[in-house]
Amino acid sequence: MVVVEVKDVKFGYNSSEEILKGVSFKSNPGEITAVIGPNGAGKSTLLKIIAKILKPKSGTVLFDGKNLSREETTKIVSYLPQESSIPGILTVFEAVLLGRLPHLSWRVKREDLEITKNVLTELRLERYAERYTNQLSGGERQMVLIAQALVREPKVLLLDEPVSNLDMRNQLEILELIRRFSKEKEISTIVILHDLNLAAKYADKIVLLNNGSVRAYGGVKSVLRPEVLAEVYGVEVDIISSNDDSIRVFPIKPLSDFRGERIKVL
Ligand SMILES: Nc1ncnc2c1ncn2[C@@H]1O[C@H](COP(=O)(O)OP(=O)(O)OP(=O)(O)O)[C@@H](O)[C@H]1O
Repeated sequence: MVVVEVKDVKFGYNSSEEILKGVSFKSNPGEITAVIGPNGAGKSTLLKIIAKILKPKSGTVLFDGKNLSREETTKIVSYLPQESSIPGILTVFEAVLLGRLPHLSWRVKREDLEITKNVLTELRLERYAERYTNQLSGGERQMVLIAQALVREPKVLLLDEPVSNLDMRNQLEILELIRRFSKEKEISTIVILHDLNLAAKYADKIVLLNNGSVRAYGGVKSVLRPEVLAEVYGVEVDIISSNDDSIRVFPIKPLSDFRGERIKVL
């Protein structure tokens, strides 16, 4: 069980621009923390800092109160970047087994094979086990990457838009599985999602990032409010309560007086 604490993290890719302007939040074991926000808000940058791929200008990321080195972090963290690839020369089974790398010694143990088999079964990938990964669709390859992240049995799971190229059923199945894994194995999971309804359904906490700052952080209903989403995304939304006590976000129209950050179209 590892608590992740992001404390006042500031970062810029160059000295003149600040991409993250003092980001703080906490992710608890067994919980899913969704990071949401417009394009370019700094979500992927933040995840790379938590994974210790990038070094913050100031502030810290603590794992159970400790400032771990990159090497120590790799042992407990599984990080799935936005654009990942797998060598096509591996079969699905081999690629997923490779996810066990931090646990593997000079030989593969029975336990490594068992865990790999179990995860393949859970993700209904066993039918592809012998197939080469370059013979899969984009969505199937994404499932293999998620399987790789899970077989590591991490204490902290960092996922950058893990379901954005999956179909509706696979999106739900994967997020259900991630939720179950997180709860059963008490993993602190931080996941970037663009789909606010998936965030509403699966997150325990939401961090809403806007222009490098945390605009709102807390439970789903406290973050996903129409006035907050209008301010950050420049979109009028309806928030509907559903029978299962969760909420749904319905976009209505873009607001004409929106002055927020935009991707510049040349
Ligand atoms: N390697 C880099 N060098 C310079 N600037 C970068 C680099 N990577 C990202 N940026 C800039 O940093 C800002 C934040 O990017 P980041 O990828 O963290 O945003 P994001 O919230 O994940 O966006 P999206 O939702 O579009 O994936 C953007 O303005 C982007 O152009």
